[in-house]
Amino acid sequence: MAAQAQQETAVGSDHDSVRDREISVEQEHLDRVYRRLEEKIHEAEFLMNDAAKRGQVGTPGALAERDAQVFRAGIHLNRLNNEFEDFLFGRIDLLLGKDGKKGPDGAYTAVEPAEGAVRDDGTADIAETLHIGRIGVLDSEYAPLVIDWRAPAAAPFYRSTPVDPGRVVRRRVIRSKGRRVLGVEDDLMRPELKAFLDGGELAVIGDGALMAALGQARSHTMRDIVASIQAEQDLVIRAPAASVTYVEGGPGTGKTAVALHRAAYLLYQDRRRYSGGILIVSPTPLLVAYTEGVLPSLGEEGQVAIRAIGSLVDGAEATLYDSPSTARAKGSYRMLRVLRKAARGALELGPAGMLGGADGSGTGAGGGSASGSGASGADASGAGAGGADASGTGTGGANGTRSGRSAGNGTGSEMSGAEASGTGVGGANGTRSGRSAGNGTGSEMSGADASGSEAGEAEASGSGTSGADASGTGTSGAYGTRSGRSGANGAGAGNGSGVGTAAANGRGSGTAPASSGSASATAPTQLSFGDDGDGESPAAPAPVGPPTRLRVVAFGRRLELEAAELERIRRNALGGTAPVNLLRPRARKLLLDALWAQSGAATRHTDPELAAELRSSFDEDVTSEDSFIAFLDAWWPELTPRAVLAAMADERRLGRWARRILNPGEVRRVARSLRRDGHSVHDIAMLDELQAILGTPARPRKKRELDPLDQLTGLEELMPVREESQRERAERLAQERTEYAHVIVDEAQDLTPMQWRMVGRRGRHATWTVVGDPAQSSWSDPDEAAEARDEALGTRPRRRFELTVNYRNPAEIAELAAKVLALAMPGSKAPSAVRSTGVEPRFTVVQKSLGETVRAEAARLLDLVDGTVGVVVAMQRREEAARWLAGLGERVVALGSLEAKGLEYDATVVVSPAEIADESPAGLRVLYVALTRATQQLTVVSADRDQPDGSGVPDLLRD
Ligand SMILES: Nc1ncnc2c1ncn2[C@@H]1O[C@H](COP(=O)(O)OP(=O)(O)OP(=O)(O)O)[C@@H](O)[C@H]1O
Repeated sequence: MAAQAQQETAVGSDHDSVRDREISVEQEHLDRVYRRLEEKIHEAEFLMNDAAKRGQVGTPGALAERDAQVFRAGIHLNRLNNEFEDFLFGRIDLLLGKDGKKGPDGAYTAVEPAEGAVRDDGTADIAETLHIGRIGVLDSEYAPLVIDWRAPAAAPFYRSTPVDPGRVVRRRVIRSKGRRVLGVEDDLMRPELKAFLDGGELAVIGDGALMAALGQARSHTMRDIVASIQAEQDLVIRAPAASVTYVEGGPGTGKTAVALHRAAYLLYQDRRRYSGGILIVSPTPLLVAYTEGVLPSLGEEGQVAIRAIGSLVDGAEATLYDSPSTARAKGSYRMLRVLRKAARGALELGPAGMLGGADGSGTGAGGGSASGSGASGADASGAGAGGADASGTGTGGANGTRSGRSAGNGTGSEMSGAEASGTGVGGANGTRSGRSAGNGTGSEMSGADASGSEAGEAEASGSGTSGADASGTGTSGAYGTRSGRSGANGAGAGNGSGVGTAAANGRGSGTAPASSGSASATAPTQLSFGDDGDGESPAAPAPVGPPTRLRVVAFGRRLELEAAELERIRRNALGGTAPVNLLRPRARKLLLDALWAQSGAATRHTDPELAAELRSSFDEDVTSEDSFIAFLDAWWPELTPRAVLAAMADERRLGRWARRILNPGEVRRVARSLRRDGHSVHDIAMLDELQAILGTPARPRKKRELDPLDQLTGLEELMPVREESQRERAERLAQERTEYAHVIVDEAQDLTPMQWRMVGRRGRHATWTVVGDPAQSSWSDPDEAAEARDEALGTRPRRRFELTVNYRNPAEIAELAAKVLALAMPGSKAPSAVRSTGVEPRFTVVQKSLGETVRAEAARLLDLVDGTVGVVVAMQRREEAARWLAGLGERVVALGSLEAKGLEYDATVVVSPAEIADESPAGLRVLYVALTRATQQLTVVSADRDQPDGSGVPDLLRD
């Protein structure tokens, strides 16, 4: 480790006056830096004004130049203003180097001292002094006033140790606020030397910056460690970005801090290369919130996205937890095979909306509206030049589609499945209501009505040039068809089946106002952690099949494909592993082939050219038929990941798809968990996998709309809007970004195989930094996860690093945690704590009630520390624990054991170690995490199951 040579004494006659003198030396330097910064700000402002003037010229060339200048100057100004707070924090005093070469930052590049830099009598002169800050500043002669912390010349500030000091004699951390220097802390790297600076002996002040930083009270946000990065950490931060940088280290060794500083370093090193974005994957939203201020404090924003593993899929957010056994099934590789089967199997269930959720869309020149609601699924769409209405409600599934020129209505309401569609130039109505399945279609040039209502099955269709009515009612089956040139009525009613035909005359037309589609859905209640385990599942939604018959009229003939033929075509189209949604054109082609074969037209021409022409007009004829379009939509719907996931909520169905992959208990638990309202982190990885399995069909590109701002020339008009649109564009690009140039995975030990696949897709061409600690893994099968990690990282070579020093926990707490480590991962080495506080962990047992005891302990710690207190409980207790602490203020928080990952507090209360350890197969490792969160004080509260001894020490923490 970077052992600090902490010189506790000040060299000089009076300790305070030496300190004051050293502070005033640094103040003088800071004043010079500020004067220079002010000059730079004026320059930046001048650039902005100049750019504004050029903008008024209005030629395209001047506009482009102005935009570039405004952009550059804006960034510059913004950075300067931002960096004004505490941006100068370090200084190194160096011996003369081996050669006299200078780098681009104006500093000498030699790492080792020149021969003779140290005289035989052990004295030496300081040949170079460098100040280190958050950005680099040169004076007007291009000499370095401040070196950027990421520049090569700053490396000795972090790398130098008493064992390997290089040229550094003294390393100083400067504390300042705004323009005022508050203090200095020195570490002497060559304590054996008597060094002179400008003729005077080098002064050494304070205990060293590291200790000062570690002793500070914690808030709810992480601080950067830029002033006290240690040598072994610096090696990781500055490791070349090739391939994979792999970092392991115990709790508190600075893995998260190092990962964040590395992101800033990489951007500094090669901004162009990382314009592709850096993604930092964090285990929880709490850790994202805790860490997200660090990069801006290092002067980096915009190009780095910090996202929780449950927020990687746009439009979805993990809000629920799975029980450990459900998580194990969902996160393992086995789930991949289940999802592949589900994606193909879901096609057979009919339109996507039937599978769960609700979809509604309405389009039309005149108007269209659509609504769908259902416990398990509803789909409704309306399209029309005039107006179209479609609504579907159902427990199982309901579908209503309408398309027409002037007006149309389609409704379906069903216990298990109903379909209603109407198409017409004039107007068409299709209504269906029934107990198990029904179809109602109306297709008309001017008006058609079709309705069927049935306990068993009903079908009604009406078609005519002018108007047609068809209705069928019956207990088990009824059939009513109407077709005619003008108008027709047909009804069939009966117990078994009824068929009626008629023909009549009529005419209809309609117009409707424009409106857009809407959809709403209600879903079952949410279950919390552990509740998705055993017990009765809520009623499973009944499956609804896709259409089982295709009927079209082409070349004057009625053609029909029956269920068996359709099934054969589907199987044929699904062959191979191509994404399901991309196979629709292939399925469509196979349908047309089958219809073409049935039409007998193939034999009409022997001339290949004429035959091809005939075939293409046949295809055109069929594919322009509304009934064909509607059929294809229902028979090969575009599947969404959410729809397939919702389909898996049906236990019977999931059982089919997971046969011989998941056991019945797992099927029950997974299906049950998927019926909750919301997603877990594991569901998010499943959604992402499904997106890859299903694919996204190519959509016709939207025409770029003309931007009226392109025509403007005056900067006054342009600036605010321009800036806004630039930012918007950057945000949009960041949102649309699905792949990154560098991916950093924090707490990598926790990623499940399915999560590794999800993260892997975001860094297929990236370089990687992976930081983690196997001893803190909450995933039950670390070997399987390691395999998945290796697959995600591919064959890229790994550079491995180990961090060995615990900067968070005092030795007293680290020692206690090491006992659990020995149980959780026998043989693994705990990191060594860098400091000790002399305060032993406190043990207590439940007094009146668990809640009251914990509350009293938390209140006690709040009195003892200035910063935060964390109360860590088993996951199933976290809501209860929040109630125990009500009213104690913002400095204290209740956390489930899994939520505590990566966080830290001044003091912690760990509640019932046995309960935490018993909660999952990885429980001991989770307990190890819980015990290593405190920077100052730890209290352990034991309940009965902890079997505390006479001093309150629980069984798990005894020697
Ligand atoms: N060089 C340093 N100077 C000052 N503070 C440091 C240094 N290194 C680490 N720390 C502090 O130590 C604490 C632990 O760091 P961090 O959270 O990055 O560790 P970690 O290895 O990610 O821990 P865990 O595995 O438990 O999540 C933080 O408060 C961090 O600021």
